[in-house]
Amino acid sequence: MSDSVISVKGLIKKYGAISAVNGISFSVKQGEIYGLLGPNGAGKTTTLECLEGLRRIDGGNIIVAGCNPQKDKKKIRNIMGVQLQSSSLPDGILVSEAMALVCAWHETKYRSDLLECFGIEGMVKKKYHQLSTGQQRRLHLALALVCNPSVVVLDEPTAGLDVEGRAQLHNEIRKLKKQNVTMLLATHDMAEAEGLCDQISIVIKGTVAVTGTPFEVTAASKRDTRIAIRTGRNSLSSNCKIEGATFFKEKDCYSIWTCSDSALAIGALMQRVKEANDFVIDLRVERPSLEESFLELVSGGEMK
Ligand SMILES: Nc1ncnc2c1ncn2[C@@H]1O[C@H](COP(=O)(O)OP(=O)(O)OP(=O)(O)O)[C@@H](O)[C@H]1O
Repeated sequence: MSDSVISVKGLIKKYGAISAVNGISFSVKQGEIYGLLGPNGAGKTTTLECLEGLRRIDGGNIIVAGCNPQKDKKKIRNIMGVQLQSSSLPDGILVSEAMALVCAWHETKYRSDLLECFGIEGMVKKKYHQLSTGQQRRLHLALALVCNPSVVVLDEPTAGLDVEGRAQLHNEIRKLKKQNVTMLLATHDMAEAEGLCDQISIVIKGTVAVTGTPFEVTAASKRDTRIAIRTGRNSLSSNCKIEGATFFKEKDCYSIWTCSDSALAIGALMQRVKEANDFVIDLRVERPSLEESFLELVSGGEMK
């Protein structure tokens, strides 16, 4: 039996002649955070909307916690929390009214505990448009949790937030993970995906281009690992022949080398430093970032 809480197989969604999603498949285990990354128009939001049961699908199948969101709409409503987009609430609605509305929809008591949990209990008499972007995002996350969902869907949860607001929301997402909540998030923020997600898929033109842990995706990049070394006597120069490392450039007192096996390259570089009676001031290993891997894919480059 599959241990996936979310299973998407061969999902197809068209808008007239436009193929927004063209055979996407992925699965998410309980308590995992799964990230969908991709350029504008790749099909991320459409995929989330199909999962939420808001869009009729044209092919494939979706199962969330044993339910088919296309058919079991009432059941899915109590399993899945959806962090709505900022534009989804009317400007003039009070925070208390928004909470009451969502609680009524879920046929549950008013959840002031969630407003407290997200630090917006003092804002119940404020209108939605009077909240800051960060407060709006926290309200949306609180509303998504009204039904104590086992699955939460987040569409660009931290877009437009400042550094502190982003860090706060990331902490809330991590707390949900500790409670074993399964999360699917669409994001443009590579650092967010790298820091939060257990697994990611990069979606391009409605299909999954690459999938894996953020580490696996960056490891598949064509760009080699770089080793930057600063030594006391500058014994490492472009003339040095080092086994397993290729000289790349000098930058800011560092000699930078590329390699595919960092352990081998570092060993050989250290040996050379020792032979030259030199000493190391600093050594940094720079793996390709998720952003570099993403740009490589989006610009049409193949991964390894
Ligand atoms: N309601 C709609 N009617 C027609 N076409 C749509 C509709 N919604 C989305 N599309 C089209 O479907 C494709 C996928 O859009 P979608 O919003 O799913 O992408 P996305 O990856 O979420 O993009 P973004 O990162 O910009 O939010 C795009 O070509 C878009 O123009």
